[in-house]
Amino acid sequence: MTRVKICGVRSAVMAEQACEAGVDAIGLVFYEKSSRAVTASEAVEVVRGVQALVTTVGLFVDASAEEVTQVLDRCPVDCLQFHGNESAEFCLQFGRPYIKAISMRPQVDIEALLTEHSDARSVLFDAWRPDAPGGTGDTFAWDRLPKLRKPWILAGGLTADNVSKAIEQVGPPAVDVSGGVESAPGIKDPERMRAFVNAVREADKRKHEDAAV
Ligand SMILES: O=C(O)c1ccccc1NCC(=O)[C@H](O)[C@H](O)COP(=O)(O)O
Repeated sequence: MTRVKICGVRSAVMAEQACEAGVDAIGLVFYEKSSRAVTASEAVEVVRGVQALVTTVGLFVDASAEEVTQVLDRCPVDCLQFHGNESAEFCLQFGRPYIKAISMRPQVDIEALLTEHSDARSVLFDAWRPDAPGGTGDTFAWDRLPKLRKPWILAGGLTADNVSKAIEQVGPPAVDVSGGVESAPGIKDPERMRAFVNAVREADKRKHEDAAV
């Protein structure tokens, strides 16, 4: 079953709606330049809306260790996601499982990043844009994805309309979406979240049925 993470959840109500839609994880963006940014105290409120067994992920972009620690002191999320140029040593110092985002820039050395971040719990492949580190709504060419043994996450421009194709073509263990389930920048839409999760579940079902034939 493809796991679903919805990133950029900004309120307890959005978190409840995401959980009702059936997500496996929600992401909290601790990057002040984002329209989805939350402070540590807002994040505490968001997490109150999260159902038990749904993973909370705190996302940072080249933050200092002090900034990450201050957030964790207030809001102890289950997992960290690093979306900048953080080294493995930096990511590991917080003693939490972490996801390393790899932006699919033209000349990216995926192998080198995978080797450096071999202790990451998962890697997330995202579209690249020179002016924004993530959450752009852009897709990238999925045939650039490496074959991986460890669980990985597909992100970048996913929507209820294209996620089935992604599951069919590249079979990601997990998918991550942000803009594709919003009605306006930073506003998650309950209908779009439900439609996205349903599209993932339907694609999984079709895959399972096809495998059984
Ligand atoms: O969401 C943001 O605003 C953001 C800002 C800076 C770095 C990362 C950010 N989001 C990270 C995510 O995991 C997004 O879900 C991922 O980039 C996909 O976003 P989208 O293409 O909008 O679905």
